[in-house]
Parts: sequence; C-alpha cells; structure tokens
Amino acid sequence: MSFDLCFHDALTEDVFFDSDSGFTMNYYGAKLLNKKKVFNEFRYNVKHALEYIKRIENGELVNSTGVLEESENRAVDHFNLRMEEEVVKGKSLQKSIEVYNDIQEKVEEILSGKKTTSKGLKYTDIVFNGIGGSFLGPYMMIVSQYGADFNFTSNLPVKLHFISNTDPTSFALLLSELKIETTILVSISKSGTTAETVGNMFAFNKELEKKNLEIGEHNIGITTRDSWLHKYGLANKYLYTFHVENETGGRVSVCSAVGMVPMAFARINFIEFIKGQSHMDKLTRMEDPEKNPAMIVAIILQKITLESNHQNVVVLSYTDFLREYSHYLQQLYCESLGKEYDINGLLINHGQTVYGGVGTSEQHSFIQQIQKGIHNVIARFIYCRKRTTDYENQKAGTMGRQLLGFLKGTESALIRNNRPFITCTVESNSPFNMGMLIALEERVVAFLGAFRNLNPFDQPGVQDGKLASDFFNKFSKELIESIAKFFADPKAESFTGGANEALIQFMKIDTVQSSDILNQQLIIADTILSDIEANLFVSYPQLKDLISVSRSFDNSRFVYVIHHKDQN
Ligand SMILES: O=P(O)(O)OC[C@H]1O[C@H](O)[C@H](O)[C@@H](O)[C@@H]1O
Repeated sequence: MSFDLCFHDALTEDVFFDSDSGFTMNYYGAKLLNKKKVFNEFRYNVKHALEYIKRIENGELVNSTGVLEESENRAVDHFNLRMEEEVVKGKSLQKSIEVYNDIQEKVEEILSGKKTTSKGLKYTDIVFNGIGGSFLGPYMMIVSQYGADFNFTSNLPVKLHFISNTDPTSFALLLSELKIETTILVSISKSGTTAETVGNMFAFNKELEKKNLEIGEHNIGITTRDSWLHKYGLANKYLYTFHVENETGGRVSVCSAVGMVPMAFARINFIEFIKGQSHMDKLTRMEDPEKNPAMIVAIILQKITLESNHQNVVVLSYTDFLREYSHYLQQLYCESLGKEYDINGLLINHGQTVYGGVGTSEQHSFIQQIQKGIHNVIARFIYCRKRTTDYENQKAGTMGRQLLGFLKGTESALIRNNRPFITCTVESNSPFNMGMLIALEERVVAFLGAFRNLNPFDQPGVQDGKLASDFFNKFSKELIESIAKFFADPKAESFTGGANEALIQFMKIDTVQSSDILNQQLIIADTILSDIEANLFVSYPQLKDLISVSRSFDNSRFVYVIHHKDQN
C-alpha cells in the first residue's frame, strides 16, 4: 500500500469522531483494508461482547472461571458506578457524586485548616500509600493535571507524596522530607491486607509512636467494609475510613473512593472525571461497531493479534502530563488479559503486553525496534489538540508544532515500515477527557475478554506471587531465629558452609533427597545468609551483637563463615 493511498483512505473513512467532546480516533494506521468485511467477520464477536457488557452492567456474577478454586464469583461494578441509570441498586453516577461530595467536604476541612491535629497544628503533608490499582490511577491523575513536579506546580495548601513499594531507602527519604507531626498517611488497599501497603503503614505508625503522636489523627484508610484495615482503622481511631465496594476491581478502582480521595486532596475535579467516564461508556455501548470506539480498538487488536501475533501494545502519549498513562494501561491490560486458563478452565497461556512512555522521548529508545525490528507491536498514540502556551522554534515554527510534527512523522514512518497504529486525540488533558481515555481502555479490555473467552476481572497469578513471598518470609524468620538461638551460646562453634550446610546445621533439615520445597529452602537460606552478610547492622537487630559474618565465592557457590562475636 502506498503512503498516499493510505492517507487518502484514512481521511475519508478510518476516523471516529465524537462531536460532544471532540474525541477523535484515527485508525488508518491499523490497515483495515476492507473495513466492512472485517467488521462483518467479527459480527458474532461484537454481539457476544455487547451482551457481556449488558450482563456486567446488570450486576450478574461475571467474575468467575471454570477453575473453581481461582474463581471470585462476584459482580463487576465499575461501569455501574458512573451509569446515569441506577440498574444495580445503590450504584450510579449520581450515587458516586454523592459519595464524592461527602469525601470532598471532609478533605476540604483538612486542606483549609479547619480540621487540625489535637495540638492545633494545620496538616502540611499527605502521603498516599498503596500499590497496583491503589496507586497507579491516583498517581496518573495527579501527574496528568500538574505534571511530575506537582508539589511545585499545583499550588495546593499541602504537599502530596506517594509510597508504592517496600523500599527502606525511599521511605527514609520521604520521612526526611516531611514533618510527621503534621502529616496524614492515606493507606489505600481494597483488600486491606496487601503486604507492602500494610508494612509501610506499620513503619509509619512506629515513627508516630516514637514521637508520642496519636496514630489515629495521622491516618486515613480506604478499603472494603470489614476488611482487616477497616477494623484496624476503627480500633486506632483513624480520622476516616472511606470505602471501596467488593465488586470494584483494583485496576479500575480510580472511579471509586480510591480515586476520589486523592483527587479531592489534589483539588482535581473528580465529578468531571467520572462524567467523562460515563460519556465514554455511553459511546462504547453503541451496537454498530463503526460508531463504537472501544469496539474498533478491540477488533483491531484482536485481528492483528490473531493474524500476525502482535502481542505487544506500545503506548506513547505526546504530552509529558500523560507520562504515567502507559503504566496505568500496563496493569489494566496485563492483569486482565494475561491468563493461564480460559473461562471454561482450558489452558491458554494468553497475554497482551503493554509498555510505553512519552513521545518524543521514547522515539529515541525502543521505537527503532518497532520501526525496523520484530513485527510484534501495535502502537497507540495519544495527543492533546489544544495548547495553553507555545514557544518559537526554528525548525517547526513553534515548539508545540514541532511535537505535532514528531507525532505525524512517526505515524508516517510506521506506515512506510508497514507497522500498525491507532491515534486517539483529545482536546486537552482535562479531568473529563482523562475519564474518557481511561473508560475507553476499560471497555476495550472487557471486549477482548469476551472475544478471547477469558475472565478479564480476576488476577490469580498475583496471588501466586503473594503466597510465595509469604513462604519466603516465614521460612527466613525461622532460619534467623535458629541462627540467633545457636549463637546465643557464647561457646557456639563457628559455622563455615553454604546454604546446604546452613539448613542442616540451623534448621535440622535433611538435604539428601532433592524436592521442590528443599530447592526453595536452599534458595531462601542462601539469600538470607547473603543478606545477613550485607546488612547485619541495618536489618538484623537480633544478630548484630551476637555474630560476625564473611562471604566468599568458592567452587561455584557462596560460602559463609559465621563466628560468635566473642570468638573473633
Ligand atoms: O488494593 P489492594 O487490595 O491493596 O491491591 C493492590 C493490588 O494488588 C494486586 O497486585 C492485585 O493484583 C491488583 O489488582 C491490586 O490493585
């Protein structure tokens, strides 16, 4: 296909436009040479996917699979939370706005200084503590409105911070940046038990205790009713605990209290955001696939994935304000579509990888591979049509036009190199348009779940990782206790050996017969011995006054020497 012909077809046919919002989607780069034929091929899929959405929006228990022990058996409510009609009792756009108004009122009392600490101090810092869906949406929204330096640019009466990992170095840095006496930690966890989030909350609360501060007046929780976090918050008199519904999946929870509270603190217009979602949901209920932007994207992704195994989606936003958008979509797509089994329990090992960043920056990294390397990617571009400012630029006239030139140049190069892409253009990065963009992708993912006969609403693999780290934590604690017990005796003999000898010596484990469990225990023992050697004084209060440790590499394995301190 020649370059000109493609553009000619494109501008007459392959464009979706919503005149109410100005949202435009060009899919001339997706090479649907005979669109009518393709849409016709998909007519049963389209029907099935739309019925699936109806079942979801009617509150049916769609989050279930044939693998019974993995099945969550619950309804999925994020579309209902912004639906004008109240199809499922208690869930509608109006109800969500009421919930938000209550949250906003409480948050404004904190921001305005009406609500202070018991010592009469005004709160100065808000730390959002959450991971996965309890982080990505709120963070993306705040960056989308104020940029990455939001504390310098937003002009809010408080500083906003995020912790979303269990990293002691960044935690220390965070503590050094704020005055804990006037800080509120907002712990966001739908389940209320996520190890990273709960661990960070405990660490923060210990710091409060060290300063004799009341835990309650420095904490807010966002979680499901009756979760562990809810009960802990009640017992410790947290300022507030706001609720997420059990039916709201973590990765789509930005339309619930998970997004409401951070947006209220950031004074971002949540109501406009959720109305944007609601508007896109309306567009993506359209039965005619040509009038349904999510169906167009889903059909293109499905067709390209099936026909040429393009399993990767690369998302490039041509505005720095959307730098977190690809991370957000990464969780949405990968957790939803990365599945071992289909809905009937049949092994499929399926997935759709998403990664990306901002254009033009990423044009200087992985775009080379996309243009010239393996044919395994469909590109998704996002562009904001209106600028609020601009600067003169020699090459393109202005800086803004240069950015546009780079987007269009990359599109043309992809066409020349026969690489598929879709471009979505919004008028601006307003909360309404952000809501539209997110809702579009949530619908695409649900349609793809229907096309691919898999449940896009569960995440059993993440559970595997959680269980494995629970095993690691439990066994390593036992090992450390045994080492402490062994060296509690000042006459204890020195230890020399690797993981194998450590299991025999300290855990009395018979290491002769190899097994999966033994292999895991060996890996844990080596990891922990290495960690003790590296961090004895930082992370092992129970060992630091008892032992000294050294490590060497001998015969393809690490060997550790542990002495009692008194025997050095
Ligand atoms: O909100 P939480 O219960 O703490 O969960 C946080 C995250 O945990 C896991 O990674 C789940 O797979 C995600 O979907 C979820 O968003």
